[in-house]
Amino acid sequence: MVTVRAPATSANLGSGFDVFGVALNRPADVVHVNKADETTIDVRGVGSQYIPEDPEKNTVGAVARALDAPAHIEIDKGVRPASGLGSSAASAAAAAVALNDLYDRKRSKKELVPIAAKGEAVVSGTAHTDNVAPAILGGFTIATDHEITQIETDISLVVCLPEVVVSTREAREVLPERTTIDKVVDTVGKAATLTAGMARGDPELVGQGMHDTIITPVRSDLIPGYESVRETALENGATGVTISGAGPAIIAICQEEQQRTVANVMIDSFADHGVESRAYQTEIGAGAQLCSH
Ligand SMILES: Nc1ncnc2c1ncn2[C@@H]1O[C@H](COP(=O)(O)OP(=O)(O)O)[C@@H](O)[C@H]1O
Ligand SMILES: N[C@@H](CCOP(=O)(O)O)C(=O)O
Repeated sequence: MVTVRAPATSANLGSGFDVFGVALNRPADVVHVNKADETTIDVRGVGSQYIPEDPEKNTVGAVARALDAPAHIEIDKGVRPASGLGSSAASAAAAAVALNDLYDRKRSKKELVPIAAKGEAVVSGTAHTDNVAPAILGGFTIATDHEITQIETDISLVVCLPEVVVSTREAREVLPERTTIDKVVDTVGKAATLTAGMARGDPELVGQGMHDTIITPVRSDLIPGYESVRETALENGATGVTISGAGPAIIAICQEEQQRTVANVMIDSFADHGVESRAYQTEIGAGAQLCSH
């Protein structure tokens, strides 16, 4: 049996829609694989009642097919589905690394990214790599059609996850079909600023680069209390706040000493809107880790 742990991820980071992503130190999925004549799947843990065990509908089934690696796959879910924390990607990433080892396919971690993205296509309709790239490689990643750039960085953050469900597929259906040159110029500037901040380990620059005028305004309507939660986090020490992935989680960049305050005010602000939530005080972390084989 091979066991792999893969982290939750936060994609987009405002200005980097479908390109930027960071691995979080926690939560995470753990996947166990054993060779079998055909792929079967067992899912347990958070939200497992909402996750299909049909290999045609679970992200790990697509990964097993892509690697020609039939297996019995057990998924211990630590990342809630429909959270905006790369739940589907965490399983796909862990399965890709685990099956690559189990069958000795000798793929590099970068080569496993598009394979894991085939799992994302099963659940959202698009093989976007901005979650599976950091889930496999760790750190901050810039994923384009031609290259994946990974930057190790030490940035503290808070992710606040409300008891609200937003599926990535639905959140992709509300995307605007066109935008303006001014918004493109603004987004390029913010994305460059965020990337410089990640390279320097500068939370102020990262925060400045998270503001987005194209995607976030249409998706924030799917998250009750979003504007209030964002404003109160900024007023209490966060340097930047935006939707995590397709939501409903909200990510706030802050100095480590302000994490507790930022987490508490975000929870309180959601509560003011009648929404229960929980907050992870964490930091950008490592990618998928082989636990045993
Ligand atoms: N292994 C898996 N883990 C989590 N969700 C999965 C998995 N396989 C399929 N799904 C489906 O994917 C959806 C969750 O994915 P998504 O909407 O992208 O959430 P997230 O934003 O957390 O990634 C759910 O509808 C779930 O049924
Ligand atoms: N770029 C994607 C990212 C989805 O992230 P998830 O954590 O919500 O799956 C998008 O915004 O659609």
